[in-house]
Amino acid sequence: MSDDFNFETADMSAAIDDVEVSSSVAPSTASCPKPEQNFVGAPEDDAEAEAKARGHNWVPKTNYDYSSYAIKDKNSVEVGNMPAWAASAVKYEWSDDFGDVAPRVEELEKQLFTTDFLAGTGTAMKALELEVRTEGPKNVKPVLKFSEAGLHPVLMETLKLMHYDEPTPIQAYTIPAVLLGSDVVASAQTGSGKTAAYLIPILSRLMGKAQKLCAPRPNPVTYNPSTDAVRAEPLVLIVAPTRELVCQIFDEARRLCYRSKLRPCVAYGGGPMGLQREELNKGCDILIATPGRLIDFMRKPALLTLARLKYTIIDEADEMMTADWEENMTQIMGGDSNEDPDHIYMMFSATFPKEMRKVARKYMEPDYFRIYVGRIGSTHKNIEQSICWVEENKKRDALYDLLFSEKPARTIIFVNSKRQADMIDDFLFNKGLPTTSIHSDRTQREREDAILAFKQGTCPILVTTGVAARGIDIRNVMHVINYDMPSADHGGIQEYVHRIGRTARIGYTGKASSFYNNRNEDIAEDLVKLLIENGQLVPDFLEDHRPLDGGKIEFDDDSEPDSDEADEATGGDAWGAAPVDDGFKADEGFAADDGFKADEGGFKADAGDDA
Ligand SMILES: Nc1ncnc2c1ncn2[C@@H]1O[C@H](COP(=O)(O)OP(=O)(O)OP(=O)(O)O)[C@@H](O)[C@H]1O
Repeated sequence: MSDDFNFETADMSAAIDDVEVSSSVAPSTASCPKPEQNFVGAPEDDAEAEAKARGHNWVPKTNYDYSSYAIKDKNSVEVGNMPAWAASAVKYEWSDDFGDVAPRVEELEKQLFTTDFLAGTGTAMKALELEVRTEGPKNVKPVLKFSEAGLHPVLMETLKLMHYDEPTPIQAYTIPAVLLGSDVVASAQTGSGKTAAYLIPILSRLMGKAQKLCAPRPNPVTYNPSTDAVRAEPLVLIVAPTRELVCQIFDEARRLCYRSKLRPCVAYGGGPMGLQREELNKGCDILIATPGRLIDFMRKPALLTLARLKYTIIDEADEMMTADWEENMTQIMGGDSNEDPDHIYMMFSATFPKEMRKVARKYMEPDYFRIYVGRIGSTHKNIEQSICWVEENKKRDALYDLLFSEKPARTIIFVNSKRQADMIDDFLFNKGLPTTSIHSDRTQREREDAILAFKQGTCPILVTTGVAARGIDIRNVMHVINYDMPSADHGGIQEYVHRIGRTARIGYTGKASSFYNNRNEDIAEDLVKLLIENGQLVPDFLEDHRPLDGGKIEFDDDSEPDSDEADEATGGDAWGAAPVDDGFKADEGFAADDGFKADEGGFKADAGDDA
């Protein structure tokens, strides 16, 4: 076990306990300020504002001295007093002496499975139980209990440590679909457990075969970098758009790989290359990466080859299918791994507009599983949404009032530009509030520290651009504020769904407040439909945007499968059809051995580089 670093999941993710976690389903009528409302705003005098913040029980603000991080030794290694990088977080280190069952490591368990972080589901899970539509090469019989899924016994024990008692709906369908061995496109609401939905079945399948499948690697105890370094030859590649998100998926993978030979690594821009390279040199079976850094590494054939890949997963897939990422995705998906007949591709997101689903199809086998929980792109009723009319020049006052209108709680404030993020952070900080902020112009060190401070509760107010809109999973985020509404040409309603989805995750409840004015009309129609769909109050100023017929709400883009998508399916069951016998044989116990045909030419480990 490497103890070079002390990056504890517990520290990363501890929840502040001054927040009451409500578990009831949100009421349908949230309070909503009227357009004529007068806001009070912050006291002009900063000292008075500071006293007011303390009087309201906001924790004292923390000043970060980033310049102390800039100290470097003669080898240009940072030596300031700073926390370890996310990429160097501890993981279970396998020894070939273990035989079939690897021993527990209590110290590591404390770090990986702290209950501060993994507290199980909230009591409002019903809101995530929506109609599930599946289509694909075979019928999928959902697994209602993890014990029915034929998972690897070590993984079953780990799920208990993680307090994952039952599969969520997306997990219930995705686990058997992945075990059936076809490509998958899946969509389910924010905070519904999509990460584990793909990690659990993949890791379970690989665990039974790890000895045979994993590339040779050095003994971690006697590892000598100058003589023992190996090329990374991962079996699984997970690609996601942001650094914070890949670090988070890496954390989930570190937990789920516990006591297995599977070794997860993370690669992302901004973090020190050398450190990430060092981790790859020790062997890597599960690589989680942002596209830019991944492509950098793919260009170094002595460092990384994707030739052994069995699974490629694209998280936040609709984002990754946009034109912005096209060049990167073509390089990543077009590597030598594509020639592997066993290679499985999967795509996941809470939103997946039709246009992006079409792009996604070009990467999938003609007949692949589609698993959609509820309407694609929908949100859920555990988020209490309120839309408040606020003119541009009143937004600061409105924000300040909002932060004092209830008990302090972990809050994320979304704005539409980096400049605005800096300005709002400064404004609140000067008024004595415990804020921090992130955006894409910040150094990676600053970004990691900001997220850490937010998670630990030292800075429970996070101001951010859309960089934190997707995927970020932090317990007890009780309030999301859209200081700026996402505009239609910058993510529109999908961005809104992801942003508000940072609260009310996995059966908990939370609030989302959004400032709206004439500038936001481009999102109004979609917004009203979303509010109606979730039984939320439609404010008077949005009444004109109600659907005319007043009956069933028609969603232009997301609700039904594309007809050409459906036409292409062969042998699939109808949407929501009852499963038949050729489905997943849940009663056959652990089924890892029916995995890959390692000896039948599936591997191309020696096929050279794929950069
Ligand atoms: N079966 C389960 N039981 C309890 N907790 C779970 C279970 N599955 C996942 N979780 C927890 O639920 C939280 C949300 O999971 P995750 O981040 O994968 O959601 P998501 O669907 O990917 O959300 P988003 O669309 O916002 O990315 C995580 O904290 C995860 O640990």
